[in-house]
Order: sequence, then structure tokens, then C-alpha cells
Amino acid sequence: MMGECEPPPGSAGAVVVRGAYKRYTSSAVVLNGLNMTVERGTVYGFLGPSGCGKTTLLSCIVGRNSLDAGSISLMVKSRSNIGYMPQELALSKEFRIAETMSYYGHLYGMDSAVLKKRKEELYALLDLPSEEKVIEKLSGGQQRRTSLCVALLHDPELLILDEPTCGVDPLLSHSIWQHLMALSRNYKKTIIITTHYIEEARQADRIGLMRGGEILAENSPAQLMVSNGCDNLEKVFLLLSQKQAITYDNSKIVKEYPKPKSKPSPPIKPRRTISWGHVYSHIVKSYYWLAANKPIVGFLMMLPIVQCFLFQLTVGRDPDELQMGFINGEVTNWKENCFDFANETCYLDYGFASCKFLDTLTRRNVKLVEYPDELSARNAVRQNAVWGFLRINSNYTAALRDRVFNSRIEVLELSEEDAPDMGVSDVKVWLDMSNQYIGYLLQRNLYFAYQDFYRDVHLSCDINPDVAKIPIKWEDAIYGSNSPTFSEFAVPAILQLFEFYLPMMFTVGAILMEKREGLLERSLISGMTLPEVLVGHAIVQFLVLAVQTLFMMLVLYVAFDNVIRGSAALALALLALVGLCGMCYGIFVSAICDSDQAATYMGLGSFFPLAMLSGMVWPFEGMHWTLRSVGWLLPLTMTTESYRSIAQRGWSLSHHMVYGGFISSLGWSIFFILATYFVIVVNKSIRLLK
Ligand SMILES: Nc1ncnc2c1ncn2[C@@H]1O[C@H](COP(=O)(O)OP(=O)(O)OP(=O)(O)O)[C@@H](O)[C@H]1O
Repeated sequence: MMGECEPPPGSAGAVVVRGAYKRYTSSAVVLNGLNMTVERGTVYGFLGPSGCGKTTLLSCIVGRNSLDAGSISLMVKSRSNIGYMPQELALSKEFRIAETMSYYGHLYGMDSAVLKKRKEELYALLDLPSEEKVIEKLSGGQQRRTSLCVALLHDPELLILDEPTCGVDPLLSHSIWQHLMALSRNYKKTIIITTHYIEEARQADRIGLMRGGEILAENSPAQLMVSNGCDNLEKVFLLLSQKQAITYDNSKIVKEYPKPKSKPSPPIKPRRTISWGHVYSHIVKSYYWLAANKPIVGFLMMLPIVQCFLFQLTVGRDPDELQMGFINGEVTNWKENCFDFANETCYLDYGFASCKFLDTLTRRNVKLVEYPDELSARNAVRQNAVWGFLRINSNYTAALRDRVFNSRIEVLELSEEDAPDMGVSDVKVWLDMSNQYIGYLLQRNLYFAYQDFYRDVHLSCDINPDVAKIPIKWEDAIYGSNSPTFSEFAVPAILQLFEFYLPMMFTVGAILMEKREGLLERSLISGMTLPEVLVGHAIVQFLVLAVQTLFMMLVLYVAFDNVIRGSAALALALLALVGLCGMCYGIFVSAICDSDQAATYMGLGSFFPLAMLSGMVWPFEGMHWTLRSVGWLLPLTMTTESYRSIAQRGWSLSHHMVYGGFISSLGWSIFFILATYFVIVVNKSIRLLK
């Protein structure tokens, strides 16, 4: 058996595999000391049952997987000299045939005239429909022929075709075989074909029969049949499989799995430099994808606009028209009986001061509803008709007069009967505090309305109104405005969230789609490197993000009156870094998740903890101290504070609060990239062919 694996004398091995071992787990050995020789300029039919390890071996040959022991030597020195057609389609289904050829043409660095000529030849050979057709709309056979066309496009030295004739019409299958044979005869191309149609492989120059991690036999079809006394290849395979089983049963020697000191070196040295042509081809591909998916592009652009509008219109605005009940013991039916004040009179001498107070309250955006007694007002609160109620005593104005004019200490020290009862001038309030924000807002409005009213009372009675004022003077705020809104606090946080999660979503979507459909593997085998894919993706991502950021800025800072007090360039630079960090997180998520579902769970699962622990929903200082001690480390905590410091305090990069955000974002980006590298190296998560 081994003798048949030696290269025939005088022949040059285009692919030579010796003593190849590979296993994924200690109990599942896939390649078990395999030897294979594919001569230059021949067609090699590679046959074996499903799951025997053909794909694993091919992945090691093209350098996307590594052997545990053994060696592989190749005649070709670069991946771009290999034409590879995987078992699955591994083409973007939403692309037209022309776009697919254009992408691979750019990837292979083909001149446009050469590409055009090559396309014409191959379209005719493979009987492809109009190149304007979208791949998704082609029949299964047409799709596979398009895939074969991609493998043949750049006229490579070595062709590796995984079931190229599967699902293809017999006539066409015959013509494909004829073409491949002609390629090997006339142009000395080396071709490895796996196929399930064993008899079809009769046309190959040599056949390798694989089973149990070994090549059972390797020879020309005719010699295999003669030497085994069979009239077809099916019988040869059956006979050799039976012989292998008997040999294993009789053999008492347990083969030890080799453990070499160092891993065998890959057959093709990985390229360390970045090819800008490859980066450009990735950008071209992304452009085609965006053009083919206009609704998704529209969604990506509209999402930040809609979200920012929704945020501005729904969050941070004070609730208005809040309903509040009241019982006025001084005067009932206030709408008709109040507001009888003549100008220049002291409110405490004529009319009812309570009316003036209620009037001031309505100007603070509180909608008043009158109730005859406490019980009915309380019932109204229970029925959620009002947010609370207040009660004014029957002789309120007189009591208030005493409070204003008779508050000297000697008056208060009078006997109980003679002393004015200050409590009568208290307005009593009962609130529904189940909604903290509305409860506090009503309290605030009541305080402010009362202050205004009390000052007016003093003014109307010729008393210096400053007496009625709380003697604290609020000077201009050092940073921010004197009456800040919640949205001023939340805008930096919202921007950070969008800038982080939009690229994350886009990146995860793009990479998982490539991974899932085998597109990434195909590009990598065609000569692209992961850094080139990432650089190309980063460029496209930044262009998309730049447009999204522009839209968000227009909504937040032009359509609504938020302000950036510091350097806008610095704020944008920080947002770009946050976008980079989101993209790196997306790359990490795509490396550890194989399905959209897992990635969605991870994205959603991280969104809420990140938003809460980063002090976006509530000030960081209000967090439990145990969480606060780690919360500042998270990717969006320092960047949010940094953005706030630039936008609202106008601080520059030299301030530690500002550069802290830049360092945090850069640090997290590096961390995500290193973690991705670790996952790829340890997990080998990006499989080669399927
Ligand atoms: N990345 C991986 N991790 C774990 N097991 C793997 C991995 N890749 C392949 N295997 C296992 O190794 C064995 C060989 O798989 P491989 O895909 O090489 O077979 P194959 O001969 O190409 O099959 P088919 O003809 O169906 O394509 C299978 O049992 C498969 O489950």
C-alpha cells in the first residue's frame, strides 16, 4: 500500500503529503499518518466516504488548518496561485455574477482587459446565464458553475475543486471534465477533485482512495482495477476497505499518536504585509453589498436619526399639564369667585390671597381641579385622575396676614388665645409619590409657585419682596446652564451608546454573514489575509459611521438646541474612537459566536449592563460602591465623562477627564483585538470549508 504512495520516478510532485496526522479531539483522529502525491500537470480524483477527512486534508494543503505532525510540500508558493472551489456555494447570493467576478478579479489583481477576456471564455465553457443575473435567482447547477468559474478565473497553477460536478447535468459535467483534462494536458495545471460519483473519477489521471485517515491506494484508475482484479472503481474501493478492516483486526500494534516538539510549518508561508489591492477589493465587495441591500442601508442611516429624534422628543422634557386637585376653604367655585383683585392693593387686605396663589400655580404648568372636600380629592387620587391635592384653610388670608405682619417674636410670645396661629396659613399637600419624577416635579413647582406668590404678596403690600426670598443667590453656573435639563445629562451617554453599538451591529452582521456562507474562508484561501479583511472592513465601517454620526449631530445639535462648549473636533475624535472600540467589540463577538442568534444574545446581553454600569441611566456616584469600583473600567464610562467634559465644560485634551476617555477607548479596542486573536488561535473558530 505504501509503495503506491511513493511519487512515480521522474515525476514532479505538485502536492506531496507525508506522514500527515491531525485530530480535533484526542479520540477522533482524522488524518492517521496519511501520504499523498499529486503529480504536476495531472488530474487527481480524491475519493472517500463522507466524514473521512478529505476537507480536513484540503484545508491543511491550502494552509487554513495545520497538521499535528507530518509535512506538506506544494509546488505553488502563494495562495493566489491556487484556485479553490468549496463544497458549499461560498458566494454572496445577493451579488450579480458580474459583481462576483469583479470582486475576485480585484482580489487576484487581474487587469480589467484580462478579466473581461477570461470571463467571456469561462461563461461560454460553463454555459453561464447573463452576468447581470443575481446569484440567488440562478438554479442550483448554475450557482455551482458560477462557483467553479470563480475558481478558474485567475488561471491558477493548482486547482482544488470540492465536488464541482455535484448537481450538474451529465452533459455539462462531461464538458467540465473535458475542460479540466485539457487544462492539465495543455497548460500543465494540477487539479485535485473530490467527487461522490466514483465512476466519474475514471477520467482522472490518478485516484486516491481515502478511508480511516489514510490513503488506501493511489494510482491510475486502470492500474487500480487491474491490480485489484476489479472491473469498476466501486469494487476496488470495497475490496481495499475490507482489506484495511482485516489488517486492523489482525494487527495487535496500537499506533502511537506522534507528538513532535514543534508544529509542522505551513506549506505556504503566511504573508505579513498588507496588500492595498486586497483591501481595495474588500471595499469594492462591501460597496456591492451595500448597493444590493438598499433597504438595510436605509435602515442603518435612518436608525440613528429616528433614535435621536425619539430621544429628544420623549426623554428629558418636563411633564406638563399635570393635574392637581385642591380644596379651597376660603372660596369655592374659584373660576367664578376669584381674581377680583384691583391693582395696587395689598392682597392681604382685600380678596382672597388663596386665589392669587392658585393663579400663580397654574402659571407653573399645573392643571388645577377643584374638589369640595378632602374625601373626594383623595378618591380622585385613587382613581389616578390627579397626582395629589392641596388644601387651603378657610381663614387663609387672615392667617397669612398675621404671618407677614405679626411675626415679630414678642407677638409670638403672646398668650395662646391672642397669638396668631401660623399653621393656618400653611398650604397642606398630599401627593401621589409612586412616580418619583412627577412627584418631585410637582413639589418643585409648588415651591417655585409659592415663592413667586409670596414675593408678589410682599410687593403688593409695599414690603421689600426680598424678605420673602430665600437668601441664596445662584450666580451663573461655572459649567452648564443654571437650569439644566435631563437631556443635557443624557445626550453624551446616548451618543456613546449609538457610536458603540451601531458599528458593533454592522460589524457582527457583516462578519457573521461572511463566516456563515463560507465567503470569508474562500477569500482567505484566495490570498486575502485577516488583517486585510479587517482593514477593509474598518474603512467601510468608518465611512458608514461618519454619515451616521453626521446625521446624529445634525439632529442633536442643529434640530435641537444642545450645545458643544468645547472643541467640536475633539468631541468628534472621541466619537470616532468609541466607534472603533464598538467595531473591535463586534469583531470579538463575531469570533466567538457562530450564529446570528448567539451574537444577538451577546449584543443584547451586554447592552443593558453596559448602559447601567457606565453611569448612563443614573449618575455614577449613585451606584453601589462595589459596582462603582469596577464600573469606571467599562468601555463607555470614561468616554461618556470625557465627552461631557468636552461638550459641557469645554475642557481640552490636557485635562485628565478628557484624555482618560481616549485612553480607555483605545485600551478597550486593543483588548478586544487581542482577545479576538486569542479566540482564533485557541479555538480555530474560523473553519476552512464548511
Ligand atoms: N473544526 C473541527 N472541529 C472538530 N471536528 C471537526 C472539525 N472539522 C472537521 N471535524 C470532524 O472531522 C471529521 C472529518 O471531517 P471532514 O470535513 O474533513 O470530512 P470530509 O471527508 O470532508 O466529509 P464530506 O465528504 O462529508 O465533506 C468529521 O468527523 C468532522 O466532524
